[in-house]
Formats: sequence, C-alpha cells, structure tokens
Amino acid sequence: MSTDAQAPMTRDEFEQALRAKGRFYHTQHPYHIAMYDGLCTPEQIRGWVANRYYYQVSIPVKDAAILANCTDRDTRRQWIQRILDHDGYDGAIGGIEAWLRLGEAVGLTREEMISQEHVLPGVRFAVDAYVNFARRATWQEAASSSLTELFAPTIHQNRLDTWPTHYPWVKPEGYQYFRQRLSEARRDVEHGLHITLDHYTTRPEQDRMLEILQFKLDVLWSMLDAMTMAYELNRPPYHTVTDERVYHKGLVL
Ligand SMILES: O=C(O)c1cc(C(=O)O)c2c(n1)C(=O)C(=O)c1cc(C(=O)O)[nH]c1-2
Repeated sequence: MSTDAQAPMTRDEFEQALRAKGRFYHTQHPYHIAMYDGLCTPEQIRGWVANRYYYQVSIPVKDAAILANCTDRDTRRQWIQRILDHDGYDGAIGGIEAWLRLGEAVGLTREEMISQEHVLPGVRFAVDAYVNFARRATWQEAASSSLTELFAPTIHQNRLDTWPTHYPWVKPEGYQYFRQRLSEARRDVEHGLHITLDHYTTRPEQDRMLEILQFKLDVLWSMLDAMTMAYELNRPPYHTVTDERVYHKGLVL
C-alpha cells in the first residue's frame, strides 16, 4: 500500500465515511420496511416489541460497562444520563417502563415481556454481542459503537406519524417511548460523534471504527433476521419439533 493510502481522513471525510454506513441501517431490512409500510400483522408487531424489549433492558447494562471503563470525568458525567434515561429518575418514567407500556398498547402483557419468553435466541445472541463488546473494548470504541442512531434522526418521528394510521388497534398510550427518544437520541448522537471524531485520528484507527460501526449494524440487522424467521416465515427455533417456546431465557454468566 502506498503511504498515501494510509493518510488519515480529515474530520469531515471521516464523518462522511461514517454517515455513508447509513445505507446498511436496519431501516433497510424488509421487516422494518414492512413495518413502515403498514404491512405488519399484529403478531409481527408484538414479536418486534417483545424482542426489542431485550435490547431496551440491555442498553443501560451496556452503558454501565462503558462507564466502568471510562477514565474521563467529563464523559462519565454526560454518559451517565443515558442510564437514567432508560431506567427513569426523579419521578419520570424511563425508557424501559415506556417500552413496557408500548408492549401493553400492542396487546402484550407486562409479565410476558419481563419473562423474556418471546426473546428469540438469535436476538439474544446479537444483543449480548453488543453488551460484551462494550465490556471488553476501550470506552471510546464502545461509546462510538452507539453511533448507529446517527442514521435515523427521524425513525421515532416516523413511527409517531404513521403507526396511528397503519395500526389503529395500537393504544395511543403506547407512543410515549418514541416521543421521549426524539430529543434523547439527538443529544446522544452529538456526544457520541464528538468522542468519535476526536478519538480516531490515524487511518488504521478510522478504518477500525468503520468496522466497529459495521459490527453494530450487523447486531441490528441480525435481530430482524431472527424475527423474520419466527414471525414472517413461521420458522421459529425448533418449529420442526414443537410449537412451544422452549428456547432459553438467558443465562447469567
Ligand atoms: O428504534 C430504533 O431503530 C433504535 C435504534 C437504535 C440503534 O441504532 O442502536 C437505538 C434505539 N432505537 C433506541 O431507542 C435507543 O435507546 C438506543 C440506544 C442505543 C445505543 O446503541 O446505545 N441505540 C439505540
């Protein structure tokens, strides 16, 4: 390779390269496209909400792992807000509680979500890979892996705009999560982008970051692949053997 090929990207070029990864975001997944086009059955919406619950409860664990590895006081001060946003604080309900209410609004019970009985092994493995990455990586790398949210500035607004028409059977009380996330996601992306653009300055580091972002895209895409098998193709795990949800509900390692 020539020395030129190894030259670092400028801050702007690097940001453009990160943003270009957006074409692989899970909004391009057929499951997501169907959801946006109003083509999902109630069972498919319920499956998505019940499985995404596992992502929601894992996010603060992931963020706590980042905090545990973070030696920078200013970053910790800002990052800790992410945990509070999901867990709730000062009387405000957090994202996890809001997600449980979304579940109830689509016809799931709180108990069946909390029991994680619907969480497909493929979803669990994908989400666990993200949490484990955050445990092992440097805090800067783990922080920057949250940047997929960069690709969906309007994802929650779109749901607020279209779900009531597409899915009138969903109770309106369920939409709080999407509403809450509008401002939180914008703030998180700004902070994550700031850390990322500051941290990766050599070309090999920048290339590694693009690979980290691809890893995170793979996590999100794989979750939807597992849901496609179960709820679109009607091939949940062990479907050749039983209709029961025998898959494990998580091993605490
Ligand atoms: O609904 C979505 O499509 C979506 C995607 C993502 C993402 O890109 O990881 C997050 C969220 N929502 C979200 O609500 C959320 O709180 C969140 C936290 C993180 C993260 O990586 O720390 N991603 C996401």
